[in-house]
Amino acid sequence: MLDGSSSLIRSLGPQLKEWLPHQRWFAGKGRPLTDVSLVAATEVLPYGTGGGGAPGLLHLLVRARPHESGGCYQLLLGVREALPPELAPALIGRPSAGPLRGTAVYEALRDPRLTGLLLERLRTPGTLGPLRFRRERDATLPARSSPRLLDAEQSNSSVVYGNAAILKVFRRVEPGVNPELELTLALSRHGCSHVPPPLAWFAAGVDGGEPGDGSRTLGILQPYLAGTRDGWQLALRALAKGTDFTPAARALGRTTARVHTGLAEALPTCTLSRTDVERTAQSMAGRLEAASAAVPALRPYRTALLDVFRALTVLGSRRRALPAQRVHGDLHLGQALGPDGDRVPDGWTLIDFEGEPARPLAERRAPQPVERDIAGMLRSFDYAACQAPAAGPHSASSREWAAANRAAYCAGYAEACGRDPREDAVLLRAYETDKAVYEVLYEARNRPSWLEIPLSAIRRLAAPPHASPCSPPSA
Ligand SMILES: Nc1ncnc2c1ncn2[C@@H]1O[C@H](COP(=O)(O)OP(=O)(O)O)[C@@H](O)[C@H]1O
Ligand SMILES: O=P(O)(O)O[C@H]1O[C@H](CO)[C@@H](O[C@H]2O[C@H](CO)[C@@H](O)[C@H](O)[C@H]2O)[C@H](O)[C@H]1O
Repeated sequence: MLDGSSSLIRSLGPQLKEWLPHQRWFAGKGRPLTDVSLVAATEVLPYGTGGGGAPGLLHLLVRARPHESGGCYQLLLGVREALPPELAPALIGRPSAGPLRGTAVYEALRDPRLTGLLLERLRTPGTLGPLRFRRERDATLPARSSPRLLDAEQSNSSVVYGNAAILKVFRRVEPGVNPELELTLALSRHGCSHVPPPLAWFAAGVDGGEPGDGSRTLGILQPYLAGTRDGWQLALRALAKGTDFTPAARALGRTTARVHTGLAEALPTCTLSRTDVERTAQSMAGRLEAASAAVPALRPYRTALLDVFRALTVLGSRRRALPAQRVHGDLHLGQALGPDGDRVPDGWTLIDFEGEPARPLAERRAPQPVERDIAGMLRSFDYAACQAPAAGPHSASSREWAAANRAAYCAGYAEACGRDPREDAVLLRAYETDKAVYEVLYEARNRPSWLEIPLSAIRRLAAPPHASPCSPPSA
């Protein structure tokens, strides 16, 4: 532990407690933060060494109580005597004691001088205290050019370097390799072109070079795909212009299948036993009970939805084994990048393989049926359909748009891997229901005016199976 870091946390603690809950990536909103304690501190650039008002850069891992027990948050703090006007909004506070007393401590990712320095560290692999900087063999890293912090609504923070590369800095870090690094590295080394290949990464801990279980993944540098937009924006644009999105949905189905095939070839797979399937169904039912307790609008459908999960248990007891493999874990239209324009993409690029950040790492890294991802994307078509001009969740045109694009996506999936996901209707329905239940809770907490979108899906999923909006496999 660095001299002075503990005193920095002590004297800056009240200001950090004030600042943390206002960050988009802070997960524990709503409950007061009682304590911020230091897990590790590294001086990446000691304050005062550069001379002439040069900033210092501190890397911290902190635990925020009562929210994080095993996990912690990654903070990159800049230190300057005074902040130039453009950095004024980045100020966190001024320590009242210790070696940094009176200096301005601020969010370093907003300072191009410091994010430029991070890129330089990634260019030269090595260690710095507990930090390990690694670079993929033969990877070309961009020149140090105009870094900017992305302003997206994100679970993490990303810095773009001159439209050439993007560095994602993970905010909640747990012991173990982050699936985003693990999966994109495995896929790109396997020759899959549908993910941005990691160019370099950094971690904290005992990692010997390859990402391993002894370290916490802290950040990944990947090529920046300039001239792309995410699938959510492209679908909404097609809806607004009245253009047909089904060719793009079909291509997205093909991409998903290719990524799944790549993951199954590059990483271990397994089969789920009857007990595993029963446990999965029980977890789904547990999440439904928790969501019903929190959102009264879900309660009338509880019994019918429990039947959907029961059908999964029955399926598990009838089929000898269900194939499982590593999956994306949080797939929706916002996680697919395609060309910005009206051109139908030949292939999409999938991003953000972290899985649902709120789930424990071990659960996110466990092999699962591919239906988990497929269901996530199917839900997304429902969501997009509800944004159609003058459309509501109940309007016929919105339902038709969703059904056509869901069917095109499944058809594209079947085209690329020979297996139509609609054939596994019970499995798909259970995963879609689980996702819709999650969304009910998510919308109730974050966007109450959107609650009706997942609720309309809940009504459909609670109705007898013939009400499914996916056309039969022959469509
Ligand atoms: N390789 C990339 N090229 C271009 N844009 C990207 C790339 N990776 C991410 N983005 C953009 O950054 C945003 C946030 O990335 P994402 O991986 O979803 O972060 P988070 O995990 O913080 O949600 C995405 O919505 C996308 O617009
Ligand atoms: O941003 P994350 O990837 O962490 O995901 C969370 O936010 C998503 C919304 O931004 C939310 O996705 C839901 O809304 C999307 C449209 O905004 C839709 O495309 C998705 O299908 C729907 O699930 C996601 O559930 C939540 O975890």
